[in-house]
Amino acid sequence: MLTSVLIKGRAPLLVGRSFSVLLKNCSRVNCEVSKRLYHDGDRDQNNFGRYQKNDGNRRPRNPRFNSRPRTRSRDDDDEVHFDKSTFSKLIHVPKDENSKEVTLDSLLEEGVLDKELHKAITRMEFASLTPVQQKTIKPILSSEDHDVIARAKTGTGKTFAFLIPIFQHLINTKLDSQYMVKAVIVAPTRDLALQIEAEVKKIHDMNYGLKKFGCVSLVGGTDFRAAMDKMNKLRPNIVIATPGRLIDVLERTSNKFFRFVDYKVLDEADRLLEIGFRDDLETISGILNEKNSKSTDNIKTLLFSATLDDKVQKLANNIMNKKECLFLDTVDKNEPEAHERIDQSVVISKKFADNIFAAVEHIKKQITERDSNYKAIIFAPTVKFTSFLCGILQNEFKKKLPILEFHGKITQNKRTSIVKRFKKDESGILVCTDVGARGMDFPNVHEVLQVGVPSELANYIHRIGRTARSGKEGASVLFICKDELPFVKELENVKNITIAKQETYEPSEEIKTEVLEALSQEAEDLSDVIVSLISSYRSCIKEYRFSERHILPEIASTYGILSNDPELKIPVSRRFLEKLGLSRSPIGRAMFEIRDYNGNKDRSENSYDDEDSDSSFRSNSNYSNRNRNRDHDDAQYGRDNNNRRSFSRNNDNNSYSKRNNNRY
Ligand SMILES: Nc1ncnc2c1ncn2[C@@H]1O[C@H](COP(=O)(O)OP(=O)(O)OP(=O)(O)O)[C@@H](O)[C@H]1O
Repeated sequence: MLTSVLIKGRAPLLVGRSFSVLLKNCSRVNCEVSKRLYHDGDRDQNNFGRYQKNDGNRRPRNPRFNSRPRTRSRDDDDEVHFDKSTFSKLIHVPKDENSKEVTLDSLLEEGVLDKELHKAITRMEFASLTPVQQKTIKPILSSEDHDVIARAKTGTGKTFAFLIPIFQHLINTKLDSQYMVKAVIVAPTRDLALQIEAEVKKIHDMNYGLKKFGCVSLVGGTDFRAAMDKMNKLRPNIVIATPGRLIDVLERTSNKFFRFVDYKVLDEADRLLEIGFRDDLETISGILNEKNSKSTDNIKTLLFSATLDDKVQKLANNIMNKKECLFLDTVDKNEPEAHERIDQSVVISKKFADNIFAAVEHIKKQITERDSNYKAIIFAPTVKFTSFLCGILQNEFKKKLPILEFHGKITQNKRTSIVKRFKKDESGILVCTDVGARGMDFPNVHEVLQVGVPSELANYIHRIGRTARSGKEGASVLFICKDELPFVKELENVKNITIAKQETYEPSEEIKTEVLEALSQEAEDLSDVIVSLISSYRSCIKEYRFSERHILPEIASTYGILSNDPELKIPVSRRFLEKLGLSRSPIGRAMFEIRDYNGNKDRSENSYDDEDSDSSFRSNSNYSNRNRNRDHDDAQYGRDNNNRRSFSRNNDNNSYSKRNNNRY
């Protein structure tokens, strides 16, 4: 659904429905539910809430799937949850520098590891097991009745820390239920799920004898029937999945494949336990428990992430089965969770637009100094802005380096080939949203750059963690404007992270001219890009303690600066602004300029009326900024690119907005 917006001397523009949605709800900022601004483009993230409070459109949560008694309670987010009343006993096992080193050989000698598995991992030629691997392998396998939470810094081998014990378990139980799934691993993005599958295949390749323990990935954006054919043909012991697709498969085939599950793993557990995913995870857990042939509390749950604290136990309470839970920590209580080998810095500009100039100038310098031998990831706040930034960087640098665009609006096939390529390439720049922030293991990334703030505080740690992995060095640069400084303060206050290197930046006329010439977008697209940013920043005002009246006009001013007319505001019609409730707001006036209609009046007004008549939206007071942002990107996306439009259809995006409206 499109809405008209007027621009000086031009026919009315059509902008995405979330443009109006965004502004119409200017006063409603729900940080907690709206902070995730990237999306994976499928049910994995779009269909959450299916088992929440039934408002007539949603499917009710199926209480059959909850194996433990639940008490009904109301949480901070005004959602109805059915919470398990008891908590498991949390047993902390803190970081211990003096503990005896655990090696593959010692695990073999103790009889913890089978010789075939020992052989496979030894062939990978790691100098030693990483701290998290040393700490988790044995306790996960021990017969004691406990779940496990494990925290370790980014890039320190958490994937093998759960895959090694899973393989060992499969070896230990190889004669039982041979053709059944025994371990289910859940990841928040498709790319991460596929990456974990590739890690399983590495173990297979190191010892063909282990290939009998088959693995299938079930992720959105891929052919469902092909995946089911694979399930039937391979009869895997390990399934790696994103939540939405896993629920689809469980609903149809839980009896056939999933009655013998002993382990479920949540990689990036804190992300999977946020609102949006948590209900799906509870559904998955409920189905797996109910179908389990041994008992409804047979399944051991393993939670892994670089950013975890005791709160995760509360969030995971409904999916943990055991009476005890080991919290295996490799990070000291007061130690920052960010990896200490990352050389962090922040570049502070006066204007948000200067962040772009600063990043371009920085990259230019790096490419020159490193003679194009430069591998970097640059994060941006929204899909639209990511595409926009990628266009600028391509125009500037594509003759020197490959510049790759990566976000949830790109088809899965293309995403997979981009990931493959960027893993292999020695140099290049990956321009991405937070869809690439967690878990992705791209070797030898020199730097992580961030233009603007991430979608949630923890993602700062995950974003910068794409460098300095596997024992390597790395650097990160955060480009922010002065109005974004409260974010840095929050990093200090909440995450105990102090960015020691801080410098101020002012762009030269030369770099400004250069970047403006490199702008690949039409002015009308630019307004969409900036509106997506406004939406994104509105959604995290509370979390990052931004000043609304400063940050939003500051972001909006980017429109004029990039249009080479700093006075130029984002043009909208009076009626449009009134409908948004912003015509008398100083913030509205600071950001937008009312223009007269100039042709195509009927069409634009109809578009607008259509939008306003979206009663399902109006009636939903909990509709989140995050969704508004997504809708914006989605609506834009539909008309920006024909190829992508067909992708939207393939992914059932017709019902997408409706699902979003129904979500909260
Ligand atoms: N014992 C080891 N020694 C050296 N490298 C290892 C070891 N185990 C795993 N690795 C490698 O370290 C890299 C990072 O591993 P992995 O992706 O599992 O990290 P992670 O801790 O899960 O990171 P993130 O928090 O970002 O998800 C991978 O390339 C992996 O092959």
